Amino acid sequence: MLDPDKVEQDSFIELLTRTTQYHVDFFLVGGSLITNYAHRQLVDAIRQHTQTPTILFPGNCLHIEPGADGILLLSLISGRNPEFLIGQHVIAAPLLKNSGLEILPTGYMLVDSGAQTTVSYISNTTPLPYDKPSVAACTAMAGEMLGLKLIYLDAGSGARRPVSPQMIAAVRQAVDVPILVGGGINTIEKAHAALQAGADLIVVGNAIEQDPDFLPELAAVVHSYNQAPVQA
Ligand SMILES: CC(C)=CCC/C(C)=C/CC/C(C)=C/CC/C(C)=C/COP(=O)(O)OP(=O)(O)O
Ligand SMILES: O=P(O)(O)OC[C@@H](O)CO
Ligand SMILES: [Mg+2]
Repeated sequence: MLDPDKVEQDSFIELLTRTTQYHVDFFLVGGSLITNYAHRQLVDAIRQHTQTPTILFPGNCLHIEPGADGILLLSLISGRNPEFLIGQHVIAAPLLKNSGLEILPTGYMLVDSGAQTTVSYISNTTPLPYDKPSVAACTAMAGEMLGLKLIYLDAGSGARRPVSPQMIAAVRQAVDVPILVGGGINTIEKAHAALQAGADLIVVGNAIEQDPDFLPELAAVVHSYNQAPVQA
């Protein structure tokens, strides 16, 4: 995950260039609260330095950049704030329809991580309880039955503890759609645990920003899960 507020730093371009050597499937671009609206610059920089698809990860309808490849059209189904369930979507609909962006309808589920995150504060919603996998499973099930094509379990950027493997496994059992998991994945062990429990994609932001050397280690873990199983 890349933060548009950081695009002007030299280290950022260096990081982008490094990603081409490793296994990065997508860049998610966004934030709950953006201060410099550099989405366009960021998307251009990604195109200039890599061939990796760019998917918008918007906090609201001001964060739409038609130059990206696609957008996670998040509906915040863990919360009960109509603005983030459907309100922003109504405002954005005509713009999105003509944008040429691939629309990825996503059931976005915030999970409690022990401290309030920017996204729960900004969205004015209560995250799912950390230790209630069955609540998460039913929420994901409802999202899938409503037609959402992806489920995103997010402990929030910089979360103290990531979504538990128990919750990921319960959601994996409950739905067939791909599951994204993010927030607080800052060690190889946590990446393994999420993938082992059934995450199809892991989203990592802070850990790579803080230590770009984490990228090759992480890439190796993801790659090991993407290998075809050995035939008996
Ligand atoms: C209809 C459109 C275009 C958008 C809908 C947008 C919705 C429903 C958003 C859900 C709520 C929300 C505020 C999501 C933002 C998620 C996100 C990009 C989080 C990234 O982390 P930050 O919260 O920015 O963390 P930091 O404080 O660490 O920067
Ligand atoms: O920055 P981190 O903690 O890796 O979180 C990434 C993303 O899941 C936040 O929405
Ligand atoms: Mg942010």
